[in-house]
Amino acid sequence: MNQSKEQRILNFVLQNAVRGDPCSVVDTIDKYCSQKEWAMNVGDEKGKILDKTVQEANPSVALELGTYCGYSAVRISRLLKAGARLLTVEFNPEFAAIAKQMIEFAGVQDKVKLLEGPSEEIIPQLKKKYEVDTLDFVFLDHWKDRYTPDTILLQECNLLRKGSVLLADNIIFPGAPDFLNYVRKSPHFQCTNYPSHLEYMQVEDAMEKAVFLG
Ligand SMILES: O=c1[nH]cnc2c(O)c(F)c(-c3ccc(F)cc3)c(-c3ccc(F)cc3)c12
Ligand SMILES: [Mg+2]
Repeated sequence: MNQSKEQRILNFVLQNAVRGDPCSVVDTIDKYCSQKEWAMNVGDEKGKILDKTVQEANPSVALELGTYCGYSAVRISRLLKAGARLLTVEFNPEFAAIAKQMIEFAGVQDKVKLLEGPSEEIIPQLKKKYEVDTLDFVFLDHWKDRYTPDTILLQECNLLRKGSVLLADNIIFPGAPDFLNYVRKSPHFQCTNYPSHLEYMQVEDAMEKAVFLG
């Protein structure tokens, strides 16, 4: 049975990165995906925007929607302070299995909890089942049509507090126009746009930061 692209990415990391070194895992995935096979990791250019936003928020509890191979889970968790944690949600079981191994190889498994299932099912469980009070940071990088309903669901579940930071990938390509409309028109969010490029390509993309105002 021939391997998936995601399995090839993981194998390349296992053979070329340094176990327990998150930076080397991130760099090795970027090397593979820029030189061998494109894949939908947030990448290094948008990754630097993600880094700055995470460092500014300095979250105790962060949520990622869309784990994929674990690239941004490793990228985010390497910046978390002692005791802080990242919950990352992936509905595709093949991707989740790859990400679990990626997270363990990077040595960040104590900071990251991988939750397998659809975001619309997991978000309402965060308080009771995963002992979350409120979320300090949310990275939206799953399916563009879920950005808006999940942002509404986070509010309905009382998971956002004044100052909670949402950061959304792929605002231009493939685009999330309804999400942009929603957060930019809402009096409950203060928005900032970060122009960038599609991972590993010279195609325009952008990220949008939306800070919840309460
Ligand atoms: O789905 C995604 N989730 C998160 N991040 C993504 C991302 O960062 C991307 F760059 C793409 C992308 C964009 C352009 C392209 F040509 C292929 C894939 C996708 C995506 C879009 C449409 C699909 F049918 C499949 C994947 C995603
Ligand atoms: Mg993306």
